[in-house]
Amino acid sequence: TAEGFHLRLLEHVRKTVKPGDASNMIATIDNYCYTVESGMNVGDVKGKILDDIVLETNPTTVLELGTFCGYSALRIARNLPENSRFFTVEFNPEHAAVAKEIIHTAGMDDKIQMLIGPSQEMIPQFKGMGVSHFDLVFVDHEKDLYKPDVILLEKEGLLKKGSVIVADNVVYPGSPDYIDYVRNNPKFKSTNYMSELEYHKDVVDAIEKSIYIG
Ligand SMILES: O=c1[nH]cnc2c(O)cc(-c3ccc(F)cc3)cc12
Ligand SMILES: [Mg+2]
Repeated sequence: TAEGFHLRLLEHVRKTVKPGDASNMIATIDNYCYTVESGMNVGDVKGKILDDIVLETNPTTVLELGTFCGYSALRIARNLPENSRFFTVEFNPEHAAVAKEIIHTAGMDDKIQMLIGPSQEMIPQFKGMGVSHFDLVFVDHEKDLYKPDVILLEKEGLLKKGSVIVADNVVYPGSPDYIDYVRNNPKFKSTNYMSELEYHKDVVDAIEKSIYIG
């Protein structure tokens, strides 16, 4: 069952990866998910879309909502400029513990700051941590929190003209209230990138990119 996936993945990683190599860690996780059991990482196909958006945005301050095992945190951190700040928020302490070890083994500790707690409680703390705004936000946590968390980010003044919101799973499992909100909001310019559910070629999913125009 999916229950315990993170622990089985960590055991596999401990036995197989080359320490200090983020790309090898990413490839190892994808291989496990294709050959042993799939986990809810964004995966290699949607991951490439995320990579391209990060590279085109060239963000210096980034937020990820939903760390899980740290896979997308590594994909994002791998493409950030030197002087950037990257925060990832995870509410499940067991998942966070696995992500911490995976990020450490990949040698990316100094690029990624993980916060453990509910996103609705963590978001209001960023101004106090010296964050003026986020250039890019990757939303990949609980689908019912997509809309309230983006609303909270704007309320907290953490979005600036040009800030990019990248949302995973807008088709499967889907976040219909978020899609309806962001596509009908004149403050956002949205683009849909049709793709497939991670590790499942036969299932449609998509990534939505929404640029905040304020
Ligand atoms: O809960 C999720 N959070 C973030 N990303 C997810 C994601 O990419 C996939 C899934 C998921 C995958 C297969 C399935 F049969 C049911 C749900 C869940 C999440
Ligand atoms: Mg996802």
